[in-house]
Amino acid sequence: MSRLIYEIDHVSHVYKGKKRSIVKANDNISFDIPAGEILGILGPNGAGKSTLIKQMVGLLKPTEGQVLFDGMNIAGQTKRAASMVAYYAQEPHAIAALKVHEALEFTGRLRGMSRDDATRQTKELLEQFEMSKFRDKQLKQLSGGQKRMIGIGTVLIGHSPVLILDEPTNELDPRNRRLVWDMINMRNREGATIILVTHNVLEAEQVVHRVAVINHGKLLAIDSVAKLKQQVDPRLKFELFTSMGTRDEMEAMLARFGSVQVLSENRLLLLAEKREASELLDFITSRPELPILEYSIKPSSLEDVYFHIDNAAQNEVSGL
Ligand SMILES: Nc1ncnc2c1ncn2[C@@H]1O[C@H](COP(=O)(O)OP(=O)(O)OP(=O)(O)O)[C@@H](O)[C@H]1O
Repeated sequence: MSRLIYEIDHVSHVYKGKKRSIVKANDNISFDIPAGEILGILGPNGAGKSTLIKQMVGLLKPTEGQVLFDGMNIAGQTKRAASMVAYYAQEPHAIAALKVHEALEFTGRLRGMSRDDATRQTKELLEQFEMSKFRDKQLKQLSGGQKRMIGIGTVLIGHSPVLILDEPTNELDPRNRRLVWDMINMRNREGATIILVTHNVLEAEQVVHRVAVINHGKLLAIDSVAKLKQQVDPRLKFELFTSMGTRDEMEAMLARFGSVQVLSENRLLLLAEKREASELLDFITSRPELPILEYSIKPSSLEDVYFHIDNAAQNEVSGL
């Protein structure tokens, strides 16, 4: 088994607010992260993801439990962790007044790079991001997405062995999102362990090795995407496009094969048991007069997994 970079050991966190109000942001969370893994942390807004990440980088001390980083409690290891972990917070305000090249070069220098190496890698990163023309602008003069790209640059500079990214692709256009995911993959191939919080579930699916699903501060599941998908509804999902105005007619015809959901005026989803598949395909293909324009079998996605696990947890809470 490969070395464990993180051991999250029964971690809870309680925020204390005004008038003695408390929020239990994390509740008894335990899991390990081996070296070389890309772990995605998913969960709705307010689930406790950022709180967990802050505990993992030593910015927040757990109210209960401990976070072991490379075998040692991170509480006494913040310097060592800082030298190995590059962290991209959701809103990195601290560097807003710096010029773009300064933000990157200073971060590289703080990670122990020589001046020449930091300057060279800054130039390379700006070229890769097609942002060389912003080199001398202050970060606060950039757009939200441009700022985020430079923030990601500050994580990449210096080749840290552990990268932690909180919603790295928020606000990014599709091209930059692709660039960021490619960079994450590349760094992982070079050996980096990567932990990322994201709401871009469909994109994350292409990149992560394992996923941790968190809600209401609890760890609901942690496993590979393939294993988590096995938990989802095992029925086949047929998506059918019908000609306009024939939805009701088709809905009635398909109902004998399984459960039909209306997605839009001319789009239906049929959930059918696997044993019904060949009869259903026969039905669709042998009758060209049917008002079906197109059909496909949709695989389960990480998004389905996410909703499945989250719904199960909600039902448990409400006693269903
Ligand atoms: N400093 C704080 N003081 C009090 N409560 C807080 C504080 N920070 C977060 N919380 C609360 O803790 C809970 C978890 O918040 P957290 O930021 O960890 O969620 P998240 O999963 O990262 O959410 P999002 O996806 O919206 O960023 C929420 O109920 C939030 O309101």
